[in-house]
Amino acid sequence: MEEGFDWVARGYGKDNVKLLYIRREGRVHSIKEYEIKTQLTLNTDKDYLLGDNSDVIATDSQKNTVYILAKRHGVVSPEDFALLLCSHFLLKYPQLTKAQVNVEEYPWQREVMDGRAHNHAFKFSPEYHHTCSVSQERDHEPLVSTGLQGLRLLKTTQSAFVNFVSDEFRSLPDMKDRVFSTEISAAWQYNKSTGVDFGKIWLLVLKTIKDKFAGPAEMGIFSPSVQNTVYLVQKTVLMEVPEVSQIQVTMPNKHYYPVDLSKFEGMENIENNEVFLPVDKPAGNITGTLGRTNLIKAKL
Ligand SMILES: O=c1[nH]c(=O)c2[nH]c(=O)[nH]c2[nH]1
Repeated sequence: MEEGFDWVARGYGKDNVKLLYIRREGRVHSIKEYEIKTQLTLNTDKDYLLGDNSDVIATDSQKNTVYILAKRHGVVSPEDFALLLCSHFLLKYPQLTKAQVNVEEYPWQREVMDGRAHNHAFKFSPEYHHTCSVSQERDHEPLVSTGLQGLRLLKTTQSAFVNFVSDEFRSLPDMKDRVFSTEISAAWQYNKSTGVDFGKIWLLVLKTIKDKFAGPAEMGIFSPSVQNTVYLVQKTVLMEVPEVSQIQVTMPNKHYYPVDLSKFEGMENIENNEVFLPVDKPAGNITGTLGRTNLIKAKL
């Protein structure tokens, strides 16, 4: 490096590599559609400094690698495929110090016709999606993190927010029974990369979020604040999944305020718990990242 300068970060790769993988087991087919980002770091910076490309694995070759490895090894989960790509790049090219692969899975679900799972038709279900990032430095274990994004939920009761700071800035009344709506995202890190059923854990996190937000079908589950619901989700995941070292959960509070109808004739003394105004912006933003101390014993 020339005097007076130092790299803060450096890397190059291909963005938005699109892949559809079809697994054909007789008449039953399964699909995975991914958008993949590769990012490699070389042990020299002569490409940047001198324009010397002799160690450069072209971003076009990185893209081809995605398709060739999909064909050779198949595609099971975003995490397994990203791990495969990282270890392939590091083994094949000694001039690399680091490989990073991000995968975004498209939310296809098997179609159901007359109550029966269809053999080869799928529907796009953009309620939420699965993302992951694997980063591996040479001679180090890969670091795997997974995300769940875009899960929009709403409940009409079993949510309150009371007893918060009362001063000259407060206008919000205590709300003992309010609408709770959010678009949840979660991101968690794994403490290992082998022997992990990433797909099963992703579904377990999804179920935990739904359990702690909605609760049982008849009674629901009471939420005294968004903060408390965030924590309940995080704590449950850490207790049930020993392979997860930390989890971030973000729950924007998408407000629905009762419309004030008291100025209208005949409405003055009528409680209004039916007519609400959805307020897009601003939204509360409630988030936290929970890790574990060594004292916590996982259940599994
Ligand atoms: O659950 C909530 N937490 C807050 O911190 C907050 N702030 C607010 O205005 N409404 C809410 N609701």
